[in-house]
Amino acid sequence: MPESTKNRVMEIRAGLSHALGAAQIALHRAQDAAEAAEARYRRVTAAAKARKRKLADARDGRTVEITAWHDGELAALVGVAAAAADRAAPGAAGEPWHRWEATPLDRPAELRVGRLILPEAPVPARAGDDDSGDRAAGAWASRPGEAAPEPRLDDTPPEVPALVALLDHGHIVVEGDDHRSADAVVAGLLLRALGTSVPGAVQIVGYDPENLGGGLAGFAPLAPAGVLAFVGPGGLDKLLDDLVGHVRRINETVLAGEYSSLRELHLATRRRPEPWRVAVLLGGPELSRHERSQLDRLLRTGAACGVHLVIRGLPVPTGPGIEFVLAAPGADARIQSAGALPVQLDPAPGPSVVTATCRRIAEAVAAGPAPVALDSLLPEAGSEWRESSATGVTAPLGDSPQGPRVMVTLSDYPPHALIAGPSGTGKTNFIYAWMGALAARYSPDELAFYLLDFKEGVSFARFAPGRRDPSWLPHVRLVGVNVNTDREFGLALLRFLGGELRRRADAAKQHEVTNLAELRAEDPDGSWPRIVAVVDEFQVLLSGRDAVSGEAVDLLEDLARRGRSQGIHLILASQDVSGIEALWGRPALVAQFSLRIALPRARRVLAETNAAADSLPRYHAVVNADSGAVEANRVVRVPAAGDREQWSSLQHRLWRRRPDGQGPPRLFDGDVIPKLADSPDFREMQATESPAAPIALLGETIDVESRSARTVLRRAPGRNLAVIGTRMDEACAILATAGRSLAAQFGPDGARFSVVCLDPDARAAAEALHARIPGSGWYDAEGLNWLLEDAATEATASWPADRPHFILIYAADALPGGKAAGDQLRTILQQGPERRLHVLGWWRGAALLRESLGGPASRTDSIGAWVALDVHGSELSPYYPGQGAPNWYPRPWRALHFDRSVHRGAEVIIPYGNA
Ligand SMILES: Nc1ncnc2c1ncn2[C@@H]1O[C@H](COP(=O)(O)OP(=O)(O)OP(=O)(O)O)[C@@H](O)[C@H]1O
Repeated sequence: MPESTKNRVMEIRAGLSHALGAAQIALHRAQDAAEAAEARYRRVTAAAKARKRKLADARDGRTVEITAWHDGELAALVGVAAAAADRAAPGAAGEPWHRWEATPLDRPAELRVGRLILPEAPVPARAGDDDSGDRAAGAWASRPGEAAPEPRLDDTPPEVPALVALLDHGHIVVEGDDHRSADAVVAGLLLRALGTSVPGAVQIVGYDPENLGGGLAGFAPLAPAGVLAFVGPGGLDKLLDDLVGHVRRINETVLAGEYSSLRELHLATRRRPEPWRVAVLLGGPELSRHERSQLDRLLRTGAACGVHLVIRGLPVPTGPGIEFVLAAPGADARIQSAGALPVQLDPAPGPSVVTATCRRIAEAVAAGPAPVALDSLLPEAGSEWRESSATGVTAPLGDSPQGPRVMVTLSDYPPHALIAGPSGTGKTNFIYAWMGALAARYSPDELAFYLLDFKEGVSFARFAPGRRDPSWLPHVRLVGVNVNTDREFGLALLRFLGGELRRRADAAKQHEVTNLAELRAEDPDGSWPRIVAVVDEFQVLLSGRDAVSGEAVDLLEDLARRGRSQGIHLILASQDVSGIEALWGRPALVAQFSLRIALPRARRVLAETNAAADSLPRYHAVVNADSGAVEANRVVRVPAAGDREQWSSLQHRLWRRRPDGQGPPRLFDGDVIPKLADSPDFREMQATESPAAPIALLGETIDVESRSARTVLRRAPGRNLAVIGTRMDEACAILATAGRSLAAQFGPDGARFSVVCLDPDARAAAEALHARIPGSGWYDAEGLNWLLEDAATEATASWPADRPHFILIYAADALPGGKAAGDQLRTILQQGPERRLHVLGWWRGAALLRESLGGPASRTDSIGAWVALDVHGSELSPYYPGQGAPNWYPRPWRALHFDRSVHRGAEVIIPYGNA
């Protein structure tokens, strides 16, 4: 083989071996790469698996978390909804029946009819429960991860009540065939509406033509109190008309364009002047066109005026403010406002709860509203006495049910007031409240009160100082209490006011003015307060056809007519229709009393057709400044002024501000026996050498000023005094008064006093007088002849005595000594006074006195003055010259005094007590 071939083979071999080596290297590399790739593949696969696992775990964890959060949210929402429902329907509006009780709220609430059936809400687990513990705790949080609230300790989820809005909101229509559930809804709604409002604030009227009210039978206890009324089967038409009428009236007069609804009015003023009127319409025949349109009107406009309908069995279209309740058993019930959520309706309230609640409401309504305090009528403390009475006196008397205060004025018009109210309806309280409101506004320089109460009792005595309270109302100048038998005191007041009227009229004439306002302007320094004279039970003064009532009516008429322009105002009050009737016969007089005030059930004080007082609630009054015309009625709720504490605090406040030197009012109490020592006339008496006209006081006159009745024993014929009657105590009291007052005017030995006692029963009294008059002589049956003889001589002497001699004889009719003694006494009576010898004797009968004077035909002019006790007027005619018999019906501790030298008619007096 050639070399070259060999070389070539060798080269090829070398080439091949090189190629083989390279291929092997490449193979190894490839194999390495394959291994590395495989390893990577395995790694990646493992990592992917691990990641998948992790993701699945994460997903599962998150799912658990989300589920827990959802459950929590749902449960929380249930809680929130339940709490919101609690707020919307607190107390009696939402409590379930087993623990229900009436709880009046200050504003209307939504009312529960059942409960909403919500999608299953999870049960929150208790702390410490198994693995769901954390989840459950988280479940009540509002967001995952936020702090969880305390878990609830009971495991029932809160119930969410199904609520409907009625009062101040709208109407409710109950639909569905399940009568039982529907009845339960209606009864429940009514009870809740009643139980959430103040008694009387919800009034129900029921129209139940099919069951004749049976559907509302449980509520019957409300009927007597006027809280529930039934309308008969044919009454729907009228009922709807009435309700529409209410809506119209409330719109016009209560809301009056100022508010759009009673609810708004209440929010703005906190007053609720009208009740809610809930009409329950339970089916019936098809509505007439008129009824339909009235019903539609009410559905549209009623709620704003507190007129609400609860309807069953009448077709009602949907509309704003109308809630529909589908009554059905189990979970098939619905309420429209809850959409598709099923509702489980509550059962009906138990009959005992219904009855008991209705009874309590009826009782509360019958008892009337809680009283308002007197303070509500007063200006703020410190701002009293700021008003001027120049043109009149004005004060609030209380709030009207509509809200604003009712102000009442006495002025030129209306000048006088007539108040009527049967006993116990608060007439006296009304007067107190009015006086309090006036007294707080006008100072005593602006206003003066004269008060007279003919009722038994001491109702006005609180204005005068008493044993318990020494203060007085500074405006009060006179208080007469227990004057029911002392009508003369009423007359005295009218006479006094008549005098004041003349004084004012004269002053007005002098200043050439015509009324008080002008007089005050012309005479700014004068004292011209308005005078308000209050006479409670004034009919007592006018009763009887005697001189007292005759004069009283004349005086009243004059005062009523002319008092208006002179600032003298009369307030006459009476509980008795006859009192008002006593005035009715005097139309001119009645016409002056244009301010009329009627308390509940007062009759005849308003105009004949005005029946407003018949339906007045307790503690209310109709105030009418136009003689009782219906249009002028204003109803007022009168505050309680009878409360002593409240009254005292006002009186003390005003009393501390009283003008300097202003003393207490004159208090005339007909039940109190006056004392001589308190008599201003007695206190003023002073001993003088020898008064020419000695005065014998006899008793207290029944008069506005405290005055003593007197007889003057001057040197003149007839100046003797006879006390006539069998009542020893009074007779002795009068003689003692006469003796003590006479003695008070003489110095020692200035006069001679002889005390003669011929009745052993009167001895103690006679001796007491003898002891009180130093130097007086004492005579009884034994020593008397000497005195008579001496005195008869004295009486016939031709010269007048140097000093007077007063012979006080107790039981002068028992004179011993027969005719001689009788003649001597007559001589003394007839001739003594001219020689300053006067007899003050007590005869135990008018006829006995006549005998002492010489028998039936004898003259009586030696008895110039007398005081009669239990002697009838007719027996006194011989001693009552030229005037027939005095009008006198004896009464305890009162006497009739007549002095022919000064009197036109006899006067009633009150003997001073023996003290
Ligand atoms: N507005 C009121 N608020 C609270 N209580 C009142 C009110 N008015 C009257 N009363 C109470 O009613 C009772 C009767 O009142 P008052 O004495 O004023 O009646 P009256 O009509 O004058 O009766 P009478 O003529 O029999 O005395 C009293 O106990 C009084 O406190």
